[in-house]
Amino acid sequence: MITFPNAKINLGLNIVEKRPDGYHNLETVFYPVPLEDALEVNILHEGNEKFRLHQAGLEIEGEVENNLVVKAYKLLDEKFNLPPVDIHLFKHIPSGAGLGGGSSDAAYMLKLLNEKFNLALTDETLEEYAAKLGADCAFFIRNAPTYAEGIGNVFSPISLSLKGYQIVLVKPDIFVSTWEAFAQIKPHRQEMPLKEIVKRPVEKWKEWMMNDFEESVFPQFPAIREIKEDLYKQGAIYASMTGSGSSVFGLFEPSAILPSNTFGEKTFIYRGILK
Ligand SMILES: C[C@](O)(CO)[C@H](O)COP(=O)(O)OP(=O)(O)OC[C@H]1O[C@@H](n2ccc(N)nc2=O)[C@H](O)[C@@H]1O
Ligand SMILES: Nc1ncnc2c1ncn2[C@@H]1O[C@H](COP(=O)(O)OP(=O)(O)OP(=O)(O)O)[C@@H](O)[C@H]1O
Repeated sequence: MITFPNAKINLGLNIVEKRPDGYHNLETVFYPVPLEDALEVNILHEGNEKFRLHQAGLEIEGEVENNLVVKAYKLLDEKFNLPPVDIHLFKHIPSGAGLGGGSSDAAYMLKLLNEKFNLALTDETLEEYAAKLGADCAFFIRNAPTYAEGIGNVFSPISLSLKGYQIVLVKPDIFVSTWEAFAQIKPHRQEMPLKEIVKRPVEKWKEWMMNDFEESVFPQFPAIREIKEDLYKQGAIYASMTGSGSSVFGLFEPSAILPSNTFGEKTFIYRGILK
């Protein structure tokens, strides 16, 4: 069985308060982006391991045991004693980029195992499992534009469609630690609630829709700020860093001619159309 975990961007990202457990409550809108990994799982008929992981495409640091698709398998295996599996993961989504790549792989692994082994788990149950794997994972279970609060796993519906808009995603060769980015943040409530901002035309978002991480990440990595400024210069109607970085996205009108520049070597660029 094969599935294609997609990335996400954050439309607005407001860190509102620090929680007693050390995490932060935030407000954001998650929006899926059709930049995808590939994940294939088959039953392992030989050897005596519970799983094998074959990985290709972009490099991921860390041990196999810490790969989020393995963590997702183990989470369900503990409860359902699953058959041994042979996992093939092709990474196309840059890791540690604010695009939720690892989180998406984990959520899609849960959905794939649920279907493959007829576990009959509901979306709500899958979201609970996903939240154990990372703050960003639960979104990918339903994978539809949604307003998120809490640590990023308390959802409420929004009527927002960017279907047909073009997106340019630029990930410079810079690693931003999510943990460090949160540690440097000063939680505060935005003047205008994000739920109100997203109701306005996209052309109006620039003055109101903020990613709070930019304030601390841009001074450390001016190159990330420059990418955002370049995207505006080249006609983006809205541009922002996503997640805790380092990726920056620009939204362009459906009819716009997208910029073709490379933003420097070792930079990952994706151009696509939102659904
Ligand atoms: C910044 C976002 O990308 C917005 O979508 C996400 O909240 C980050 O989600 P994520 O990468 O899945 O984060 P996790 O791997 O769960 O947590 C990494 C670290 O970020 C911090 N963290 C994460 C999420 C959150 N709501 N508050 C936090 O303080 C914690 O120190 C945590 O140890
Ligand atoms: N399958 C995987 N794909 C990508 N990263 C993985 C995976 N499994 C574990 N990781 C680890 O997770 C971290 C990155 O996870 P992920 O890609 O979700 O973060 P991100 O791109 O920063 O997105 P966000 O911060 O928005 O959640 C890296 O430290 C990486 O080593």
